[in-house]
Formats: sequence, structure tokens, C-alpha cells
Amino acid sequence: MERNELYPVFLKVSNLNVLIVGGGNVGLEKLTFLLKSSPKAQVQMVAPEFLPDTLELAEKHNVETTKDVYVKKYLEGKHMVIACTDKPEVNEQVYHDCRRQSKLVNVADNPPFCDFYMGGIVTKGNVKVAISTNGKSPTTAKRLRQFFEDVLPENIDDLVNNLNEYRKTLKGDFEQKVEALNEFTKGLVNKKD
Ligand SMILES: C[C@@]1(CC(=O)O)C2=NC(=C\c3[nH]c(c(CCC(=O)O)c3CC(=O)O)Cc3[nH]c(c(CC(=O)O)c3CCC(=O)O)/C=C3\N/C(=C\2)[C@@H](CCC(=O)O)[C@]3(C)CC(=O)O)/[C@H]1CCC(=O)O
Ligand SMILES: NC(=O)c1ccc[n+]([C@@H]2O[C@H](COP(=O)([O-])OP(=O)(O)OC[C@H]3O[C@@H](n4cnc5c(N)ncnc54)[C@H](O)[C@@H]3O)[C@@H](O)[C@H]2O)c1
Repeated sequence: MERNELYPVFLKVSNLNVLIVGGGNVGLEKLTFLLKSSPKAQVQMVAPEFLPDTLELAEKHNVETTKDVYVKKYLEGKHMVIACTDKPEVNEQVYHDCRRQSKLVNVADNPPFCDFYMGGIVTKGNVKVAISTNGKSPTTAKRLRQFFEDVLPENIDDLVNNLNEYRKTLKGDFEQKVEALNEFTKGLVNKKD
């Protein structure tokens, strides 16, 4: 069986500068999911035309919208870039410019031109589950997201907060704490270890 070898990370996009090149349907979709997870993400968008919905969402979240065609100067100071124009040659230019400057780049909907993929994301309080199908089926990622939104209990955040409090009350060295926390939570899984 083929195996997903991508390495997931949880980015603090409120500390990172993100550039979205393109302001159409796909730009709106990427911005929507980014802000849904990270409402304080630092984002700039550049495109000659923006959809009214994009402008409205951008304004709500202090996203800078720049009416211009893409040129390399917009990469300055950016940590990661998403390209989603309707011009494949522009998207590829963004990809190559970013690679040359060691910036992480995603050409939306174009897996070979992605250093990273956006995932399906479920958030319940402090708990976040990110889903990837290795770029093979975004529809499956969406359906799995909906499935986990349904099955993850709303009170999962209570467990996290209670364990955080319990951890603070524990005495002893790191290993003793780990042992106590594992003993306390072993009923959550069936495996005996
Ligand atoms: C998860 C999600 C996050 C997000 O967008 O933030 C996401 N796509 C979502 C939805 C979605 N996108 C598309 C459809 C239409 C149905 C379909 O084609 O399946 C649907 C479903 C729908 O809308 O119902 C079109 C599409 N997308 C890609 C291709 C190219 C290809 O597959 O080759 C095509 C075809 C374009 C064409 O035909 O030309 C590629 C990518 N889309 C990814 C992410 C990355 C892989 C994630 C993974 O590993 O699974 C990857 C590789 C790159 C990237 O964009 O990062 C978000 C669900 C959010 C949610 O609901 O929770
Ligand atoms: N809409 C979808 O759901 C969908 C699904 C799959 C694939 N696609 C593909 O993704 C691409 C984008 O789709 P869309 O629906 O967002 O298109 P769109 O026409 O709604 O938006 C394109 C955006 O790119 C901008 N743009 C054009 N030239 C630019 C440049 N030189 N620099 C910066 N921005 C520039 C435009 O101003 C506009 O904001 C298309 O190639 C489309 O075929 C779209």
C-alpha cells in the first residue's frame, strides 16, 4: 500500500507572513479555510481583481488586499505563499521564485507545484485534527473532516484542560509525571501498555 510520507506541523500563522496570489474563487476558498482555523493569520493578497466576498472577509480579518499583478517584490518578508491565479504561467512563476528564495509555496489545486498541502481541519477547543490524503483526494479530506467534526466529542477540550491542571499538581521528575499521566488516561484506549 502506498504510504503518506508528508510531515504535518501546526503553524502559528499569526506570527508568519502569508501571501496569497489571486483573488478569485480558489483564493476565497483558501483564505476562508486559513482564517477559519487561524483568525489572526497575517495575510496579504495580491490580484488585479478581487471577488466582493473576498474583500469583505479580508476587511474583517485585517488582510491586506493589493490590486496589482504578481511581481517578485511581493514575496519580500513572506514565509509562505499560496498561488491561485487563473494563469498557470503566473502560478508557475510564483512557484519558481519561491523555490529560489527557499519560501514554502503551494500552487492551489496543483500537487506537483506544492511544498505543502492545505488539509481538512477539525477544531474542538484546543484540539485540532488535520487530515491529508497525500494530495490524492480533496473530496475524501473534506468528508473525513465532516466525519471527525461529528464524532469528536464537544467536551474533548475539558479532558485537555483537566489533564493540564492535573499535570501541574504532579510532583517528581519528568518520567514520574509521564507515568502518572499515562496511568490516569489508559482507560481512554483499549490497548494495554
Ligand atoms: C482539504 C482542502 C483544504 C483547503 O482547500 O484549504 C483541499 N481541497 C479542498 C477541497 C476541494 N478541492 C477541490 C475539490 C473538488 C473535488 C476534487 O477534485 O476532489 C474539493 C472538494 C469540494 O470542494 O467538495 C479541487 C482540487 N483540489 C486539488 C486538486 C488537484 C488534484 O487533486 O490533483 C483539485 C482538482 C482541480 C481540478 O479539477 O482542476 C488539490 C488539493 N486540494 C487540497 C486541499 C490539497 C490536498 C489535500 C489532501 O491531501 O487531501 C491539494 C493537493 C493542494 C492544495 O490545494 O493545498 C479542501 C477541503 C476543505 C474542507 O472542506 O474541509
Ligand atoms: N473555482 C474552482 O472551484 C476551481 C476548481 C478547480 C480548479 N480551478 C482552477 O484554479 C484556477 C483559479 O480559479 P478561480 O476560480 O479562483 O479563478 P478566478 O477567475 O475566479 O480568479 C482568478 C484570480 O487570479 C487573478 N489574477 C489573474 N492574473 C493575475 C496575476 N498576473 N497576478 C495576480 N493575480 C492574477 C485574478 O485577478 C483573479 O483574482 C483556474 O485555473 C481554475 O481553472 C478552479
